[in-house]
Parts: sequence; C-alpha cells; structure tokens
Amino acid sequence: MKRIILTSPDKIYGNITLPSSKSICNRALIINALAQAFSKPENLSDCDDTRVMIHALQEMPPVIDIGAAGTAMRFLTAFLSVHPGTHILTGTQRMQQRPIGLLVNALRTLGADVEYSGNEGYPPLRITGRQLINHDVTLPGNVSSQYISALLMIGPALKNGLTLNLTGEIISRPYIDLTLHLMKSFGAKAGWANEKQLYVEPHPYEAPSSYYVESDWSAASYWYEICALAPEAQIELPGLFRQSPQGDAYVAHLFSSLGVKTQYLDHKVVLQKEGKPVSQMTYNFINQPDLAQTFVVTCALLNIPFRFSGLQSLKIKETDRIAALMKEMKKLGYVLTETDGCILEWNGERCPSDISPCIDTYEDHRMAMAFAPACIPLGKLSINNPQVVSKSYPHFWDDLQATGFTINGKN
Ligand SMILES: O=C(O)C1=C[C@@H](OP(=O)(O)O)[C@@H](O)[C@H](O)C1
Ligand SMILES: C=C(OP(=O)(O)O)C(=O)O
Repeated sequence: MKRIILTSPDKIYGNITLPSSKSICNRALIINALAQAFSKPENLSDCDDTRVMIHALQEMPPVIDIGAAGTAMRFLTAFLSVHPGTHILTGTQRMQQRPIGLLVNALRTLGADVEYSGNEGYPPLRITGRQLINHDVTLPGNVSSQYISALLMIGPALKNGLTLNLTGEIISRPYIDLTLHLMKSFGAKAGWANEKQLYVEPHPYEAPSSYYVESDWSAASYWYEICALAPEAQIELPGLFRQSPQGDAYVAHLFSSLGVKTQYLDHKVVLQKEGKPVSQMTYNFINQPDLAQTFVVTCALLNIPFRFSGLQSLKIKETDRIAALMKEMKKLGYVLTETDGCILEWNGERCPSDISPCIDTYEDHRMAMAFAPACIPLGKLSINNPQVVSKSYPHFWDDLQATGFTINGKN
C-alpha cells in the first residue's frame, strides 16, 4: 500500500488549472458518438473516468471494462443498447456492487436486449444493440440520476422518441438538467414536460462545429476547502464560470457562509478569505451529493456543528461514503452520527484522535481529496493509496505541491 504524508505552507497562493468536468466530458462523448460527429469535444479530461469512455467508444472491444466510472457504466449501457453488435460491459469489483437494475429494466421496457452475465441487478452486462421501438417508460428517480441521463441521451436515436416518467423523489436533479443542456447544445429537442416527466423528440443530434468542455466545479470544491481552512489564502481557478450548467457550481454560494468569497472574472474565479464562518450548518445535499465529503471535513475542522441530509445516494457510490466518513473522521477525533442512511450529523462531540492519523481512501477519489486539506489545521496528515484521485483529478497532488504543500512519499 502506498502512503503519503502531507504538510501545508502558512500562506496559500496559487493559480490552478483544474481538470475539465468528467460529467460534461462523458456526456459530450456519448452524444458526439450518437451524432456521428466528425470531431471530438475539446478540452477532454485526462482522468480515468473519461479515458475509459474515450477508449470504449473508439475501440469498441468485445469486452469493455470501464473501471470505476459510474457515468461510463450507466451511459454505455444505454448507448450499447442502440449500437450494433454484442458487448460485455464490466468494471471494478466495486462497480459490480453498484446497482444497475432500474436502468436495465427501463431499457428492456423500451425493447433492449440486456442480460446479466453475473449477479442479477449488477454489472457485468451482456448487451446486444438493436433499434428500440417503444418510447414510454416509468422508473424511480430516487436511486441514481445517471440512469435517467443514460436513457435521455439515447432518446434522439429512438424511432419514436422517449417519454420518461419518474416516480419518488428525484435526486441529483442538476445532473439531469446538465444532460438536457448538453443534448440541446447538440441540437436535440428535449426537456421537462412537467415536474415528473421528461420528453425527447425523435429528432437526430446535430453536432456543433466544436464543443469545449469547461473546468470541473466538483474539483474546485477542494480549493474552497483549502481556502476555508488556511489562515491566509487566495486561489485563482481559470475555466470556471458563474453561469455553469454544473450543479456543483453552487459550491461557491455554500462556501460564502464558511468565509470564502468568490470573485467571478472574465475567464476565471478567484477565491479569497472574507468574513466569519457561520456557527453551525444545515444543508440538504440531494442536488450536490459529490460535495458532501468536502463539507463534512471542512465544517468539522472549523469546529462548525452540522446536519447534512439528502445523502441517501452516498452508500452506492465509489464506496459507502457515509460509513467511510464516519470511520475516518473518528481517526481525527470527531464523532459523527448517521440517521436512516441519509443524514450525517456532528453535534460537536469529540473522541481521542489517532496520534498520527492515516486516512484510508476506499478506492474513492473524493475521500482522498476531501481529507487532504485537513493537514492545514492538523499540521500533518497521512493519506493511504493517494493515487485514487486519478478517477477525476489526476494532477491533484501536483497542484497541492505547486501551492507549497509538501508531500512525502509521493514518488
Ligand atoms: O451524471 C453524473 O455525471 C453524475 C451524477 C451523480 O450521480 P447520482 O445521480 O448517482 O447521484 C454524481 O454523484 C456523479 O459523480 C456524477
Ligand atoms: C459518484 C461519483 O462518480 P460515479 O458515480 O460517476 O462513479 C463521483 O465522482 O463522486
């Protein structure tokens, strides 16, 4: 096992080129392929999740291994259902525990040929593409929005278009809107018919002459965290915009109550410390699940009691993030409580911390990146298997070094 030891500088100043958004990259790649576009989207990320998507679409091998990429697994399941040929779609062991039954059922209702080659309800899948005739399908919106995005994106390729009826609470809704945004940029006619129903007209995609992917707001959250925890900091992040289709752009607003101000300039944002953090924080992360880890670590280390709800999807992500957060925060001396698998709270209760805490990352990039800034108030922190960051932000550790952090054991 690899381990790094992090220490932070006193003052943190930097200009950071973030990776581009893997959510946008992976949508643009799927839509571009369905549009049979001539050129690839520009500014594609070099992260694992996008690399596996590029490889799958370029090579189309009989067995497609998408590693740990949830978007690639879900989007390709729908894509391969309408693409000629038979493929096995598989991923890491963890991916084989991440449910996909609701998407498979929905695709079968549309007429798709999708079989389980392992356990019922989970990858790997055996998919044979064909033309899908049916157009009306109902599925729960409360497990993963990626199923809905996957179905929407193949909508323009269906003979009769698509009507999606969603039942239950709709989670991660900004990601559905992001999908619609990209589809429309590629000429699709799609949208919300009402609060619970989406439509896609049987109108083919028309690729724009070029499509440029913007930087990743979820990745920016770790720099907000650094700014919030540092005694003195100013960070410039080029390639981020106020008017972003990414739901995680809301991180700027959320961190304004934790003492970080965002200045929106022409082609960048600038983060600066300003004002006093709130004395406690309550927030429902239903629309920004990927920000939850960032806020758990930031609030606890700023000694801000919190109550975070809307976390039900965290259990089926790269790891069970609720369990992982509780376990690792305990190493730092914070006792968190969980309620009903969807609420995490910290009421200020402390326990003895480990003498030299060493954070486990559970094959989850966000565990590594959310905990790394904790080295600022702690003085020093070890992180196990730091290479996990490559899922979304391969140069995260280099960027920390460039702003003055020392990282022992990196190479
Ligand atoms: O569509 C997307 O790009 C994503 C949707 C979200 O997943 P869920 O819809 O499963 O919450 C998010 O957590 C994931 O990182 C990316
Ligand atoms: C949940 C995530 O990714 P995915 O579901 O696409 O694997 C994430 O990046 O936090």
